Amino acid sequence: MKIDGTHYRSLWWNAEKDVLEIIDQRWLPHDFRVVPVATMQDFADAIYQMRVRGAPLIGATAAYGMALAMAENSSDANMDAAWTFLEKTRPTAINLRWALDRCRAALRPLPESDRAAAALQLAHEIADEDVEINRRIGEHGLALIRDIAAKKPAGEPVRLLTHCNAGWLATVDWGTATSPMYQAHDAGIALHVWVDETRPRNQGALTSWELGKHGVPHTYITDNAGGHLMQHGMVDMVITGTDRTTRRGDVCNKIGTYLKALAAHDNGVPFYVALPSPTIDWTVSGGVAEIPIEERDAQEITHIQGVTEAGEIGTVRVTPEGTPGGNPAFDVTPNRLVTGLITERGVCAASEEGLAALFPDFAQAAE
Ligand SMILES: CSC[C@H]1O[C@H](OP(=O)(O)O)[C@H](O)[C@@H]1O
Repeated sequence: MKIDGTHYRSLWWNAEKDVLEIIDQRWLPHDFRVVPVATMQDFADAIYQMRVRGAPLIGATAAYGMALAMAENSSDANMDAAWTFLEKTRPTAINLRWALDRCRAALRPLPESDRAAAALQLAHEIADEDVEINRRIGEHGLALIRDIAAKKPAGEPVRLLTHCNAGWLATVDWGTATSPMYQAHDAGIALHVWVDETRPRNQGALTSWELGKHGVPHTYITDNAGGHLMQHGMVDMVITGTDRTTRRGDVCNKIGTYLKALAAHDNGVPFYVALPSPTIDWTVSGGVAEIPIEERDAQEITHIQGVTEAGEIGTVRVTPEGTPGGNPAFDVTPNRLVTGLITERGVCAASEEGLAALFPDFAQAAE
């Protein structure tokens, strides 16, 4: 999407330097830093430290990591070593394993001499596919927003609530939950987006940064305000992203999503999830029991990063010295709380039948 009139993706290949470059999201929204990802350790650090983050972007990054591995040593052994090294960086977003599996399946049959070029080409394809998938999700989500707008007095904004950042920064471009927002805004539909801060890493600040750069009206709120807003009729639709959705439509997403879904269900507010097909894990059904939830460093919850009045980015401790912290990074929303799944192939019910109807090819392959 555009930053002050200039189009950016969240990562890109610098052909002159023969290296992947990323926006280092650890410093946003206060500082826009582009950095190279030049070694396998750089790739692992970029994913684990959340320099790049968001399920689709993690997958695309891993594909470029496999391309580097093949350029260094295109043997089967190094392919497997790279798969293991990158796959262990973060456990929850299925796109990481999906991308690595796709790369390995495509590269294994090739002569070793062909693998480096093929791996880089495949990484480009995965990145480009993500952009198109998200654009289509936006089109299908736009139709839902347009339906809500049609029932409102002219000019009255459609009021959305979103959790975390499922924006273009969490993907290669467009975002998943934000793609319908951008397309509705560009279509002239009045919007207002309630943006959950999303403790502890405050990805809501990234969403606010994105929406601000695109001119989409929004308000940054505490994670605990959404239920109150819904009780007072101030939310027309909740839309979030996902890091892994099961074959029956259970949705794993940033911690706190489940609580938003409960509040939406209790107040009759539609709760939609933007779901690119690579984020569907066809091998699992019961999300709460089967999806591994990443436990991140306690310091992410005992401390917080921000910018001082002097413009310096710093971190402060918000708890007493030595307070233990608990930091599960995701939770699972059961499909019964999900109104619908917005995929690149259309909107479906959060059910095995709904997903199989849109993706018969994938559902059958997984059997
Ligand atoms: C479009 S997927 C975005 C998804 O990823 C985020 O997690 P993280 O920031 O930890 O990578 C969050 O769950 C978003 O909904």
